[in-house]
Amino acid sequence: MARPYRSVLYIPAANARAMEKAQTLPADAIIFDLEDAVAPAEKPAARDALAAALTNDYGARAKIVRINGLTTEWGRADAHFCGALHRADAVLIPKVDSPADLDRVAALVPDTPLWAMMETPLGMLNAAQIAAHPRLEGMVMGTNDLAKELNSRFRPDRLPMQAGLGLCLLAAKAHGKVVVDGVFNAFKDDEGLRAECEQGRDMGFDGKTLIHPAQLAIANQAFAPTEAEIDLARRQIDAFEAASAEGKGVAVVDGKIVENLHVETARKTLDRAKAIAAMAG
Ligand SMILES: CC(C)(COP(=O)(O)OP(=O)(O)OC[C@H]1O[C@@H](n2cnc3c(N)ncnc32)[C@H](O)[C@@H]1OP(=O)(O)O)[C@@H](O)C(=O)NCCC(=O)NCCSC(=O)C[C@H](O)C(=O)O
Ligand SMILES: [Mg+2]
Repeated sequence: MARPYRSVLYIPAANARAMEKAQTLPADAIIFDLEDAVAPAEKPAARDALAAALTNDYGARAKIVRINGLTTEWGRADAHFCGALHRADAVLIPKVDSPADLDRVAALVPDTPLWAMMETPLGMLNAAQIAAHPRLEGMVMGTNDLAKELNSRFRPDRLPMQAGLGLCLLAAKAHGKVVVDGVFNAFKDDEGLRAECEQGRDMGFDGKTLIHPAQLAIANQAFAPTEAEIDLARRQIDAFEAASAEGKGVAVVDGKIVENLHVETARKTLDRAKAIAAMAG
């Protein structure tokens, strides 16, 4: 049963109160951020606060630590910190341009799975090779940095992002990796967030990165199968099994054909619903 990543909440590692609060928040995963959410002067203290926070009980929530890039003055210390601590489920590397960026962190953090921030034009062009890296488990879209690099404008339909989102999505799916959509900055705009979550779900993302607890419920709902989808999945499986017993390769449900590929999707929907129920405990 694959772990769900509907809601992946960033928390600045300098914010001890927020890291404590996250133990009870309904997030599928937490990104403890040592990178952009932490001011330069606070970086060493944030690492210490994170070491303390990682002794907390986060239950089934995945614990992902975003380090600073190795080209910065903090990156190597962050990587050594993760390598020595062994308390994170994954290390998230920012601004990954190519698989070589993963190799460099892999050498410093030998035992922890790696995730990649996909947020540079080179990263988009090398997405397939990055996704193929044997240590990589997940990709996170960094749509703020990508917009900055592209000099693109923010639009509700995210048209300027579509090429990058699509390339990373294809790369992740081709190599069986988790892929999570970028953040929605206007954290008080529920309708805007809901629309962007729906778009990400329609595209095939596993979930959305978030910046505020108020965004969790919307993402959890958008990226979970609906009751109607679960009901349809059950009926498709039943109908196909009945058809198969009669030696047929095709069933019909609600006026639409059901073949073995649809049954595979239906089974994944049910597995996903089960995994989400298990998260809720
Ligand atoms: C955006 C914020 C600065 C807002 O903070 P604040 O004004 O303190 O919010 P509230 O007063 O509404 O907070 C209410 C309570 O919720 C807790 N809280 C707030 N944010 C979080 C959080 N992210 N996780 C857990 N808990 C949180 C507060 O502590 C309050 O709790 P209580 O004391 O019980 O009342 C702030 O939300 C924030 O800093 N968000 C995260 C910003 C961040 O991490 N940014 C970096 C990631 S985005 C990025 O870099 C994407 C990518 O790289 C790209 O390029 O796109
Ligand atoms: Mg970024």
